[in-house]
Amino acid sequence: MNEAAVIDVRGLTKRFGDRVVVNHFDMRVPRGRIYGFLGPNGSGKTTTIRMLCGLLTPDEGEGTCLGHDIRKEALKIKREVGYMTQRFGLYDDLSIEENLDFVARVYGVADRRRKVGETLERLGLATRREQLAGSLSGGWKQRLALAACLIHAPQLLLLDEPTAGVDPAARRDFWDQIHELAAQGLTVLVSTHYMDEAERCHELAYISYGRLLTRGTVAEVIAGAGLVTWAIHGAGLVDVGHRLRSAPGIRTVAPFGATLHVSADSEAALKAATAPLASLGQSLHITPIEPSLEDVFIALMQQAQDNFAPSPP
Ligand SMILES: Nc1ncnc2c1ncn2[C@@H]1O[C@H](COP(=O)(O)OP(=O)(O)OP(=O)(O)O)[C@@H](O)[C@H]1O
Repeated sequence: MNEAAVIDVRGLTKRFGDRVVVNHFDMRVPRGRIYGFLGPNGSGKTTTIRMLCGLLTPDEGEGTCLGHDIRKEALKIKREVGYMTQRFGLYDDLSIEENLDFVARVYGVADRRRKVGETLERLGLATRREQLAGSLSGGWKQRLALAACLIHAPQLLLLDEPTAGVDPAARRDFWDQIHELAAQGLTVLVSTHYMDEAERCHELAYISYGRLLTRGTVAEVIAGAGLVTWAIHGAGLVDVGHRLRSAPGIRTVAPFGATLHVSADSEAALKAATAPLASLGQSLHITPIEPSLEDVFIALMQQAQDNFAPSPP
């Protein structure tokens, strides 16, 4: 028997005017999982997150978040969820400690002072407790925002691009922290545009134009895409890239440092597309490689239908 899911929603749909922004989306996230939510800008990730925590009512669809009905029990959901928005939502004129104290008051946290002190220690903020939030660097602001999300001991964290603009060391600390929290039973849904972060999730969902394109572990997502990828090394790769982009059957072409990744649905398509390169007279080395998550997502994105485009007659 399956353990009850922390997020269990079916058919979520949201329209703004005549635009379908989230289109019959299903999601099931078990407790203690880190679930990555990916997709191009404007694909409906934030809108979905807002429906999950009761901030927006879906036009269609149903389900539960932490066992509460997303349509009828928004207040209960909000009390048990930590939601970190893209803007962090901090008060610049308050210190780190005052920000946490304020959030703890809003949630009516019992034994507030002790809880604020513990959270400052846990997130490594204690030595800076008196510093104004407005004077913190991006990485420290993010750490404070995470602390503010955790102060009322939520069961679920909804993190909307939490590491945008944060340096790699701070991002690594952040992800270590997220894994520790998940190991303690917290469930995390995190939207990101960073592939290295996607690889740190237990499971991923990729949406485009509000529609789910793929989901699964990193290995499942890569295998499920059925891409065959070659790495091409050599001179004149910009020209090679131009030629391959217009070749039939080629799904993606992307430079990675001194190599070019070329992906297609089959080896035959790659062979056919690369055969004419011999006439360039350049020495090119071709090595079959495992497609990266980025190769797969770019291929998916290009395949996705734009549901905002007019329907064919
Ligand atoms: N309140 C609203 N009214 C009208 N349109 C909206 C509203 N909120 C979002 N949208 C539109 O819905 C679409 C999806 O937006 P959403 O913010 O959910 O995407 P996203 O995947 O989170 O994007 P990003 O990666 O850029 O944060 C966008 O085209 C956006 O302009």
